[in-house]
Amino acid sequence: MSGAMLELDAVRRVFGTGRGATTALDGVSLSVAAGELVAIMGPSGSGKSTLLTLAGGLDRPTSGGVRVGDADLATSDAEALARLRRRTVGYVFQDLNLLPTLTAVENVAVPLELDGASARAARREAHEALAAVGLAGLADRFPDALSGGEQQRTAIARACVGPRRLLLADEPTGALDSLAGEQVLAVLRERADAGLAVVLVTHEARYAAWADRVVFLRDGRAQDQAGPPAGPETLLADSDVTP
Ligand SMILES: Nc1ncnc2c1ncn2[C@@H]1O[C@H](COP(=O)(O)OP(=O)(O)OP(=O)(O)O)[C@@H](O)[C@H]1O
Repeated sequence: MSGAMLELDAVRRVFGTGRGATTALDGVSLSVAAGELVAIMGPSGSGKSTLLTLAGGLDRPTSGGVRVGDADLATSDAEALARLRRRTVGYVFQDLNLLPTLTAVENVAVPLELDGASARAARREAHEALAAVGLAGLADRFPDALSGGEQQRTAIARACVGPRRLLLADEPTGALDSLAGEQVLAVLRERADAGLAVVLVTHEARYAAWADRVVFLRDGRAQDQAGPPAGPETLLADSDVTP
């Protein structure tokens, strides 16, 4: 697909060798355009986190291609990969996203300052990013004075600042109740609508329902579903996850 922000082409990732080898991904192809929110679902061990780490340049495939924008990750050197992770790709995980000794706005400013922005410019942009996730009034709070959902929205703001174009979220709602989880999904949806390519790993069909598309992984292979998910029953029928 032309104009894809993320493109995986027949990606295989095998951990270990010989009889102890595990094939985590077995020929997965996936294309995510700017403005698109794609959910990745599948049973435990089906390769979801492996897919995200490859997409973010944190790991390399055993074979197959990974492209992020114009960058071919297979041929990028360590410095180019580091630059990609600093500028182009943002990550949000289930927890441990924020530095506890920094306020929300300081946390969001970190990647901008690491990338050479002045403290003043970084702070201004961090305030805008927090406002975009509905947290303008909480900028000066430390993480332990924020709810779990507010912490995750702060983490999303940090993952989106600067010139980032691809947002990778690995179970960002895992530790949240359903209301806070829905708010996190609303923010991810907005970020996609604002032009980012967003890949979300989730076990929960109700969160996948925010996506444009759901890709279901099983034993390292992808089943691509066209269009938005038909409903939780359809997704869970072929899965061993509990809702
Ligand atoms: N560094 C590693 N070394 C060896 N095997 C690994 C490594 N990382 C992942 N695996 C294996 O690859 C397979 C896919 O793992 P992965 O973490 O991608 O699954 P997942 O779908 O994210 O699972 P979960 O939903 O439980 O987080 C599993 O069998 C796992 O044990």
